[in-house]
Amino acid sequence: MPRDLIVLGGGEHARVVIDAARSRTGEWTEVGYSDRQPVPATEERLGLRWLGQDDEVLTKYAEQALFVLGVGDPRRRRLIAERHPGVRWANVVHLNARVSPSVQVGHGIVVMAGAVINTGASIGDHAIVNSGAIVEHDVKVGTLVHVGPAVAIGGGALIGDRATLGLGARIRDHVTVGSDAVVGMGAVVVGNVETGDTVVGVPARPWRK
Ligand SMILES: CC(=O)SCCNC(=O)CCNC(=O)[C@H](O)C(C)(C)COP(=O)(O)OP(=O)(O)OC[C@H]1O[C@@H](n2cnc3c(N)ncnc32)[C@H](O)[C@@H]1OP(=O)(O)O
Repeated sequence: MPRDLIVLGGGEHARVVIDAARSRTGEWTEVGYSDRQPVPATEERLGLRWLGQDDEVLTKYAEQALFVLGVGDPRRRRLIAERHPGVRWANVVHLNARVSPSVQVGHGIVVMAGAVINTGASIGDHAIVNSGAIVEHDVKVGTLVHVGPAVAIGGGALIGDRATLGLGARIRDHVTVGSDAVVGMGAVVVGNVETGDTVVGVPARPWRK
């Protein structure tokens, strides 16, 4: 029986979330998306209906639908998730992602096409595992983490809450990336990354403007 799905946010990230949901024929009935105003690209390309602003939509459809964050901006993602703790969140996993049955998942996660999440890993609430990313065995991904497209995380690594791993970054097995850290595109992380630090390069080093 398909369940009703509403995407909070209607921009570019939301469109990829919607694609992932649509890959699972029969799992979801799309109700629409919320945003400050209608997003023409989303309506025209995907034919999805604008329902109103986040707060009114969350209230109106609380009993009927499951929700998922379709917002890419990390601060806004956190704000929405923390402001609405009682929401019934959906997990949206693209049909062409490979998620081991032993993976522990929180709520509100999205896993895009081509991602692989191996045995013993865990994925925190509202985390994004983006297209083609590899999360190896026993990795712990915290809440609201963004594992960017084509990132590879080696076995047993810990990724702290709200960390962002940029496009194609490589994270050595068993290292810790601290909460709120940012790993730049293409970085190769060979040791622990401090909480809140930004690192770039090969090997990755703290980045200062
Ligand atoms: C589906 C999707 O598309 S998901 C989108 C995923 N997006 C990403 O992965 C982007 C991740 N972001 C990055 O890697 C960023 O470049 C950051 C966070 C490291 C820095 O961002 P900004 O502060 O905007 O840096 P900015 O682009 O102004 O560049 C500043 C300098 O750093 C350099 N730089 C920027 N990013 C990197 C990087 N990843 N590695 C090495 N050097 C870098 C630039 O060349 C520039 O050098 P210069 O001053 O000598 O010219």
